Amino acid sequence: MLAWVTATKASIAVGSEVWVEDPDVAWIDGEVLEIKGDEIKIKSSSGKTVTAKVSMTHPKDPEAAPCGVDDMTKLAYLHEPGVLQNLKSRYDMNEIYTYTGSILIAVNPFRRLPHLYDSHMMEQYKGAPLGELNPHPFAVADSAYRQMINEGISQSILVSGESGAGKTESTKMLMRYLAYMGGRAVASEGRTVEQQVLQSNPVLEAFGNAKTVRNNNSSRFGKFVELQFDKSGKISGAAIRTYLLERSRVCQVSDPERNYHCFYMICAAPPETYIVNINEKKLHAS
Ligand SMILES: Nc1ncnc2c1ncn2[C@@H]1O[C@H](COP(=O)(O)OP(=O)(O)OP(=O)(O)O)[C@@H](O)[C@H]1O
Repeated sequence: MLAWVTATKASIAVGSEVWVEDPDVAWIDGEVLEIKGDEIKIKSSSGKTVTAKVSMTHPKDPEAAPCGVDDMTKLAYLHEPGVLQNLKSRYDMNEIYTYTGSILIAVNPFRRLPHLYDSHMMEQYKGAPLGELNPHPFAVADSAYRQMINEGISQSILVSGESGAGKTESTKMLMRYLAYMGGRAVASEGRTVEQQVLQSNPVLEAFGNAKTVRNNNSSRFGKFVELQFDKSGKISGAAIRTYLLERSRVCQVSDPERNYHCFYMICAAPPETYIVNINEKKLHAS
């Protein structure tokens, strides 16, 4: 950390381009006009003159590609404004995925992008080394699948981020790809394991997801999804463990948030639906 601060200060001089923290838009860029002690005067790209502490500024790469880079380890400066600028440049071109080495960063597009997830895309990522094609959750899933087959050891994919960032959607993409790779063409009886795994999502979401101020479909529980594969790489079983369900939501919901989806589904369902279901339950119980 200390070494990095020293390097940052050393690369800031009059005439160089810098990023300076801004309370409204997080970071603004500009050219250094003057440095006096630990104070720096900058002419921002919007024409404003700003004074800031040297410690609050970061050098800007004047040669950074305007369309960004697909792997942020290629950036000259891997600091917050550099990373955010790169993600923004890509997002403006509808590129929502970016690598940082083998980590995939997803920026929520808040709109459907079906062309990114169709079966043609899955076919393209099959066996392609990580980094060869555009950053994508399918590439991460493919890499995990290949390593499991080649090395014969279990693999994990960790999906993390703040509420509404897109973890649930990304996890569904990963599961869809793994089900595609490890799927069996014909079910031995009824539905295949991968069909059952994918079809469990709406059920889990009905009982564990609710509308919050940040996300209309917020998961109010943690989930550990385990897909088991046989020696030939086909899915042989699956287990989903859930934990830390926000139970207080059942009896206490603050406006404008809502209770779990299942309650609204029951109210919206036509009466014959739940009569049939209740009868089915009685049949199983007897
Ligand atoms: N890749 C995507 N394509 C299209 N829409 C997306 C994508 N990722 C997220 N979204 C949208 O953003 C919403 C929130 O995403 P998601 O539920 O995955 O967030 P989350 O990180 O799981 O949040 P929480 O922690 O609250 O459960 C989704 O319901 C969807 O509308």
